[in-house]
Amino acid sequence: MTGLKRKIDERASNRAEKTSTEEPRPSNDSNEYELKLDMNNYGTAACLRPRRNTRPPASLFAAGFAAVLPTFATKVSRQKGKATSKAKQKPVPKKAKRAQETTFETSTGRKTQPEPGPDKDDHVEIPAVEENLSNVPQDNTWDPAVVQGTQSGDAHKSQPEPGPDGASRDASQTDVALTQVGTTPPPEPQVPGNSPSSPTHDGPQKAFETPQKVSSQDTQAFFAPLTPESMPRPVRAKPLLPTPIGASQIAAETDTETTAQQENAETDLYDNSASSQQLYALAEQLFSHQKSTSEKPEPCGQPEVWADGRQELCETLHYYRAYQGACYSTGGFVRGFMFDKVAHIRDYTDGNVVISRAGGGLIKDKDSGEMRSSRDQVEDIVAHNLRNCINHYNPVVIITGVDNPHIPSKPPQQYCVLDYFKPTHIWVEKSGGGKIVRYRFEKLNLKKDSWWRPKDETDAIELGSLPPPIKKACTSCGVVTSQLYLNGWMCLQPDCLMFWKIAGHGTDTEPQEPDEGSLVYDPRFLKQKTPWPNDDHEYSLVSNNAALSGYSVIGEDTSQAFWLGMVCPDCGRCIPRLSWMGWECQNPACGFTKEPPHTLVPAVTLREPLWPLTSQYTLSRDIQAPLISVCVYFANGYRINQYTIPGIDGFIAHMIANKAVIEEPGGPDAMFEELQQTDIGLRRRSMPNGQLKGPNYCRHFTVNYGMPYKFIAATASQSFEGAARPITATRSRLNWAAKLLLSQDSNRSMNDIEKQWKEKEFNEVLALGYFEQQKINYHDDGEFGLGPTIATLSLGAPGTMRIRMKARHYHGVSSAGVYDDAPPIPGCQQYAARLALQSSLDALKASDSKAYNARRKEIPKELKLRSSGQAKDVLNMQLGHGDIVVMHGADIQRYYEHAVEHAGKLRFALTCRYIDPGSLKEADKPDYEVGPDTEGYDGSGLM
Ligand SMILES: O=C(O)CCC(=O)C(=O)O
Repeated sequence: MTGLKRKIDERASNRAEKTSTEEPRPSNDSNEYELKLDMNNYGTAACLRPRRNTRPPASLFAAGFAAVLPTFATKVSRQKGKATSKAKQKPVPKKAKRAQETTFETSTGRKTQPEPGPDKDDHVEIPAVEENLSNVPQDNTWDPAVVQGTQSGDAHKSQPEPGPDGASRDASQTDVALTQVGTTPPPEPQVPGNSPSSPTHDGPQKAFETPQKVSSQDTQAFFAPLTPESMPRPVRAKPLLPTPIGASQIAAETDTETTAQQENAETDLYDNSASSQQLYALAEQLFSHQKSTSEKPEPCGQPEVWADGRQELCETLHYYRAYQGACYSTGGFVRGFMFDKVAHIRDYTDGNVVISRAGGGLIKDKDSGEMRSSRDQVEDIVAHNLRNCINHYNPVVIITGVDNPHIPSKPPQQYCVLDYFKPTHIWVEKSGGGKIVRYRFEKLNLKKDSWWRPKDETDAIELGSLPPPIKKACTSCGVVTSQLYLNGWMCLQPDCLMFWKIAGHGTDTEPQEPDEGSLVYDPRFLKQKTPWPNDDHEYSLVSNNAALSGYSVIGEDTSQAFWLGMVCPDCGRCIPRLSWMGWECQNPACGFTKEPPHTLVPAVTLREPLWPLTSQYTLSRDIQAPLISVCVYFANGYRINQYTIPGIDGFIAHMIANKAVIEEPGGPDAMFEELQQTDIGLRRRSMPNGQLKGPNYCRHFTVNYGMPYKFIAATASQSFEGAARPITATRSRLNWAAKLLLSQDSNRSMNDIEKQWKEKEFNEVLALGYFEQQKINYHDDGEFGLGPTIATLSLGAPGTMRIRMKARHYHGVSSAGVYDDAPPIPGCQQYAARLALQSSLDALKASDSKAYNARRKEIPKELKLRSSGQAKDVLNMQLGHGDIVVMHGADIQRYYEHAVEHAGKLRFALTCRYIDPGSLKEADKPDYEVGPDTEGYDGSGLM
């Protein structure tokens, strides 16, 4: 070994400033997560077969694109013409169609499809959740544990309702009493860019629908003060009539009543007249399908897109990436809603209309069992984003969960996509004493059948077939509002004195809040039609994540879109990408697989133009906190940054490779390319999933060789015998690297270390494969039975390894508020105070367990310790291609945790450990022998 040893035992001045906002994955010492790998499908996939790079010159790109566009336009329209996709039970084979295309067999006999080319019409940018304006954490967007829907956010004051013709309104300007404007045409969507202006009075928060044009004649009516004389008659809930009547009948009747309606709509509503009864009867008819799940009829069709779990849904669909909550918003727009079990009693869904409550804040009423709001809701970021959709004519996609009580038929799958809907109204109501925000949606394309309509039934009332809803201006706030309920008109401005009150009829009755149980939707409100310029347009419900350009673009098939899910073209299920090789539909009744061809990422493309690689020792780009000391030395082509952490017995070493190391025959360059040309069995493994429905897969691909890693099912590990060369070569290289570092650290000779090491040399290699944007979150490698030394070889795109103290050691207190009695180490909160009480606490533990437990509850208060938040990173190591990280010492894993992410299209990390065979459960023991490292790498090629 050539060893220029230059010890710089100095405290670095650089402070690790980058603070992660990531939610931690639980560390192993909290026993909160256990990783399991389903490797049953191993060994069946074909190799990632490199494709000749046939990328044409840039100038040809445009021409090529244009040339293929017509082809793909045809293809898409064919796909879209498909009325329904097949559900779980019966996938319709598309063999005939696929046979016309160039189907070919992989070496393992699995069918793959040729890649579609660019489809400009159908192109949808994968939205970065980071764009989300709401309460979604900024850099955790793809982590199921972290990503949240934008169900609730900061209260967002909405834009106020404009006055008529843009004029401001003042309640004192006129004395005209309550005037209904029920003959106003259906609400006109706002012209994009023409946002509502504000009334001048201190007024009402706008809480209702799209701005409407109101004639100046009507204007006068807005400002009437409420007088007893002007109040309508008292409200009585009307019983629903048993005999439903047809929509056409009521439409015809009410058409002739238009003038009378203008005069005095209340007369019709409160008289026991034929039209009033008919409206109630229609309402009853509309609500006859709002039954509980078990009674629901079969739907008339099948969803085009469906999923069995939340992660497969969110990883596949560009319009729904909310792992929690009902709403997915990005870039200031709502893209999708999911309505499932938690629903409000006045929610409503039929074939064309959905009315829902904004998410969050519901609790179950003890007496009625109904979901009621626990707090006042105000218009939040979701409502704001929904208004943007209205203003820009952006439809949103609605998805139903199987437990949605209001869907009129039985959804055939856990999550089924309904269709694109226009948000039409946003308003505030009262429920259970609190305010709730409500939305109304209309289906965009009425020409398309609604698969969720009950079988053998037609829609009771067509959209727009009834007269428009009655509209009135509030005499108190002046805002024009539609009548929602047959019970009577109410002002829906949450700040108005008259909010949610039905005006009494006669002189002596005060306006009063309605009895919630008696509220009956006005069919004219429910079934109104809101015209949009893009009505009947057909937007795709299928995301095109898995569409290659048709050229051999380096890194295209390992880009983010390629590890997201795809919609199965045979059965419509969202398929997560679980295998490194491609997609396999999880529907047991569907055999669809797709293996996109891989364009080799040549190792030379990893060279960084602004960081030239030389045969000199590479410069360092690591950053450590002042707490951490570094010792630098140089050996065998590596710069070795060895970090020591105070209070920790052990070290972390970063071996930074130079050109000679990387290009060594059989070395990192060769390994990187070989790993792309060999199927080593990488798969995403499932983790405990908390509250997610369906499995929760980690965000990288992994496979284990040698001794089974405790956190992986025994069957998942493979023998070194017959393993791909990079696996066994890594084991040998890392055995050498660990010995080199131990010899340097202990000032003992390599020979000396060799004898000791051989007994417990690395007997396991865990290979991790990362596509673009994949990463491993904070975790430790401190499981029971692991040796104290862990080494990782990094290949491919540059990574960043971040090290931080675990929260429970940093704060010294568990999430339950109990003091953690592990000895404190420098850098933790209240280090000196905690150190001072350690010996008395230890003594108490030994003498009086009751007093000891009581003391552990006291200490956090005494020392003002809090359990929230994470420690800052203390070390950031920039892992280049060919670099090695060695962590030595059990304390590092006990007190610290690490996370790695990378900036590129493809990275591998091969980690070696010693796993004590005696620590394995009988069921986890391998049925093959884990032999010794016979390759004997000794770094001599780099002397
Ligand atoms: O370098 C990497 O990607 C991290 C590997 C790792 O942390 C592990 O295998 O535990």
